[in-house]
Amino acid sequence: MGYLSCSAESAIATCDSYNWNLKKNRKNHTHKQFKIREFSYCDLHSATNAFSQDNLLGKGSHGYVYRAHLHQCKLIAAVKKAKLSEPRNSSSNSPAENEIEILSRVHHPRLVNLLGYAVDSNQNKLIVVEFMPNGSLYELLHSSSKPPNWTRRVRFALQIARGVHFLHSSNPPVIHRDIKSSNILIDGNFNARLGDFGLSLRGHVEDVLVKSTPPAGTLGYLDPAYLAPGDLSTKSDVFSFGILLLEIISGRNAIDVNYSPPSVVDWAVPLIKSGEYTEICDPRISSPEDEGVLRQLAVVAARCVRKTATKRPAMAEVVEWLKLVHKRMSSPIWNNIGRRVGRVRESTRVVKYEPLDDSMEVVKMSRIGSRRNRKVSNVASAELGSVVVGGNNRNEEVKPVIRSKSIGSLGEIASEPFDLANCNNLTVRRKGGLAVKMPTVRLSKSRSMGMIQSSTRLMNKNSSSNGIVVKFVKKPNGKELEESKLLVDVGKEPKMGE
Ligand SMILES: Nc1ncnc2c1ncn2[C@@H]1O[C@H](COP(=O)(O)OP(=O)(O)OP(=O)(O)O)[C@@H](O)[C@H]1O
Repeated sequence: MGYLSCSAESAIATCDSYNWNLKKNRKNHTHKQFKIREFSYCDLHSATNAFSQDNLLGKGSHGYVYRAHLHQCKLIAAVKKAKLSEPRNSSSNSPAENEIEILSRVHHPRLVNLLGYAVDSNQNKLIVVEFMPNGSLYELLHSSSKPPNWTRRVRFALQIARGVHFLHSSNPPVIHRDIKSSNILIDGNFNARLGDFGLSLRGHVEDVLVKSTPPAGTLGYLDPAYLAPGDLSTKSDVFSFGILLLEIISGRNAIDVNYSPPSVVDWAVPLIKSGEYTEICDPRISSPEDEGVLRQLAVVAARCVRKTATKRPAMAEVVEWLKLVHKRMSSPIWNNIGRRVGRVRESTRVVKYEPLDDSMEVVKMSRIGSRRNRKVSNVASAELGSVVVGGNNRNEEVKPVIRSKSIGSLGEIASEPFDLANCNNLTVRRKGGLAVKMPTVRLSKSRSMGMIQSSTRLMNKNSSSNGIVVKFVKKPNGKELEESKLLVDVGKEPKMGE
């Protein structure tokens, strides 16, 4: 492994931790040599009060995370400890070893950086990373009583995009493979950082390691085009980032049976394509004053989740677009101009019709996914296959939402097919108090959310040569309802400068 070692003090001093005021070191961080430290297991044992429950920050699929008070409490760090039951496979790296291997080579303010590691008596590695005192983006979006406002959401989106772009532009590139809201942690300055590199791969796509590592990721965020090792590229991260962006915009989970359709892509993309941006907006906060912000964010997200990997943008483009959205959001002058232009556009309906492409085939005209009928039930609690019902890890009120867990390999995925048709009955309550039988979706690990087919599909019979989209939807009486509608082609550059 390529760890750098050094004396304890210098190692700590070069790390941008929660406690240490090292702002002067922040510039040129990407080029700076950073060092990590080997801690003794005993130090970590006492710093976490023998890995006590009081210091437990959270649980992941691979282990537990503890708060550690190091150096007479001058440094607070987070220590990741693998589950004891986790089998050791000597031929390949454990997630902890993989994370140490990768994080010892990259360092960036938008990442949860490595401080060091320790080895226990069974030769298992413990990871010591920067402590993130404000929890995860998952908790902020889904369990917080004060959901983040638009300024904060756009800022988070841009910060995460920057972190992912940094990884992709490293040499060799790092593909994270597990971008999701629970892996975005919030630091002491309320900045978003990308963490959990247990599944990450460092290398070029043609490298043996990359070519021989089975697909992995988290259901709901996993790229549907990533079915075999050879399919992996940075565009798989772009897909997961797109899902995360939809989650940031809508405040809903990547897969959520309280919505119809449960997959955020099947639900949001048709609405984005038909220009119904406010329908995907988180109902707990009012839509942004400048609707252009929402439109631009939504279009970027829709482009990232395109089915064909090569048609997705690179993270460099995503960063540029999000910078413009952020600028628009934070500059009142820009904002006003944007709003005025928006009003003119609205009244004159200047529209560029674009021909349909492959990404348009799931467009639906029915309003199944709209906010109006999106809450179909209040599911008190449910366990969907191996996808665990979430709650946060900080003893706050537990919210009955479905929480996605990382999955390790395609073998594992393929053994449990995802099948919406495979339903049991579950009694749920509607608002009016009437108990109704709802199907329990046996959500298992075979297919990512991007591959879940929505229950009804638009019969997209025709897109005429002039590009005006004519869509046919079956009415209940079997007749076809023809409707032509304004669509946004997510395959085109979003017009960020408008
Ligand atoms: N550096 C950190 N600082 C503070 N809390 C952390 C830190 N790292 C992780 N946590 C907390 O511990 C929880 C578990 O993290 P972990 O990365 O092990 O798993 P996960 O990402 O939630 O799930 P999975 O292992 O399935 O990806 C996180 O959700 C977060 O609340």
